[in-house]
Parts: sequence; C-alpha cells; structure tokens
Amino acid sequence: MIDPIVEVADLQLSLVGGAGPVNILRGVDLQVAAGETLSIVGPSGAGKTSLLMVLSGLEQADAGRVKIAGTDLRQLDEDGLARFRRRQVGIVFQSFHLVPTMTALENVALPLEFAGVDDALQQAHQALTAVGLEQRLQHFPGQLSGGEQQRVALARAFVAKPKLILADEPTGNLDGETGEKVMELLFGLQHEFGTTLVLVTHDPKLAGRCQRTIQMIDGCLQPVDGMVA
Ligand SMILES: Nc1ncnc2c1ncn2[C@@H]1O[C@H](COP(=O)(O)OP(=O)(O)OP(=O)(O)O)[C@@H](O)[C@H]1O
Repeated sequence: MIDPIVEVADLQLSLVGGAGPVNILRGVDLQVAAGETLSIVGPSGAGKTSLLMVLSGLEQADAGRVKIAGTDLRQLDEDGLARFRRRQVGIVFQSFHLVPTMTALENVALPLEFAGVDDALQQAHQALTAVGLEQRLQHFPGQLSGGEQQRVALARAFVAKPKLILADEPTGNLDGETGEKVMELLFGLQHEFGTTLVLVTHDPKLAGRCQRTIQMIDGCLQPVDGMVA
C-alpha cells in the first residue's frame, strides 16, 4: 500500500481482568492508506474498541508494531503518547466524552489550547459553526441534546485538523434520524479535510459508507466478502 497512515503488524494486547489476563488482540495486521475510510465490524467483545485504544495511544500494545503517521507508538513514553494524540488523532466516542464543566466552545478549544494555539477560541467558534452549533457556544454539555453533544465532539475531533479520526460507535447513543445527521457531518468533515477515518460500528449502513470494511473476530481481523484487510 502506498503511503499508509496506519501500519499495524502482529499486534498483541492482553489486559488483566477479574479472572486473570485475557488475550484481547491476537496478531492484528492492518494498513490504512492516507485519506481512506475504513469500518471495523464484528461481534461484541471481539476487540474492536481495544484496537482503537491502541491506535490512539490510550492503550499500550504488548507486542507487535503500531506506526501512525510515521510515528512508532511503542517507542513513546506517556508524555510522548499524549503529544502524539494532541497532534495526530481525533477521537469520537459513543458517549461523547465532553468535559461537563466546560461550555461547548471551551470543549472544542481545549485540544488547541493544549497545543499552544493562540486563537483557540476563534477556531473553536468556526468549528462549532461548521457543525451548525453557532447558537450553542456557551451551552454546557448537560444543556445539549445527544445529537448536539456528538456534534460538539465532532467539532472537537476535527478542530486541530488531525491526520486520523478514530470513531467508536459515533451514532450508537442516538436515535435513527439524529444518527443520520451526525453520520452526514462526520463524512462531510472527513471529505473536506481528506482525513483518514477508522470507524467501529455495529450499524451496517454506517459501515457501508466507508470505502472498506473488515471484521474483528475473537481478537483477529478478517476480510469481509473476500476483501483483504
Ligand atoms: N480494561 C480491561 N480489562 C480486562 N478486560 C478488558 C478490558 N477492556 C476490555 N476488556 C475485554 O476485552 C474484550 C474486548 O473488548 P472490546 O471492548 O475491545 O470489544 P468490542 O469488540 O469493542 O465490543 P463491543 O462491540 O461490545 O463494544 C472483552 O472481552 C472485554 O471484556
């Protein structure tokens, strides 16, 4: 593959649960090209979220290779991983993960402020306008609907123009119509910025919007319909 932004080889992850260590990712190989949209589907508990956690640097793999936008994540310490996340990755979670004590504007400005950007609030204002929330800048998450909260989360994920967006069930907590609108916004922003998108979903319609779909089964990635992971 030319110019892959995600390069994962023989990735292994085990986490310690109540009954001892569990092998969650068991030899994952994956390449995603710059600008590509990829969906990952598969049964509950197969390891999809865990893979996104490793790709975002929120979880450290036990073995294998994880290179994102040319950075070998396994060589980074906690500070390096935090810097990597701020610069290269935007994350959209099912349950929004906004800071409840901050307004929509402050939530979106946060990644820019961490990155030392001077006009963080101005850029956050623009990003919220782009998702149709210019009338909600000073609202706190608790004063927003689920769909509005997810639009704030989309603005926050895209505001620093990361190379990679990781989305975990971004419409999972929304009703059908609201989910459709959030999906349109997500793909609209992805297209506008040419961002690489890796999306975990149980929704076949959402998965079908991506250029490529693969499935996670029992900690391993497998092709869907003859496609190659
Ligand atoms: N912190 C943890 N400690 C121990 N086990 C964990 C931890 N986090 C996840 N697991 C286990 O890892 C497995 C994979 O979980 P993961 O959330 O990645 O699956 P998933 O495919 O995203 O599932 P779903 O579709 O239900 O969200 C599950 O069996 C889960 O119980």
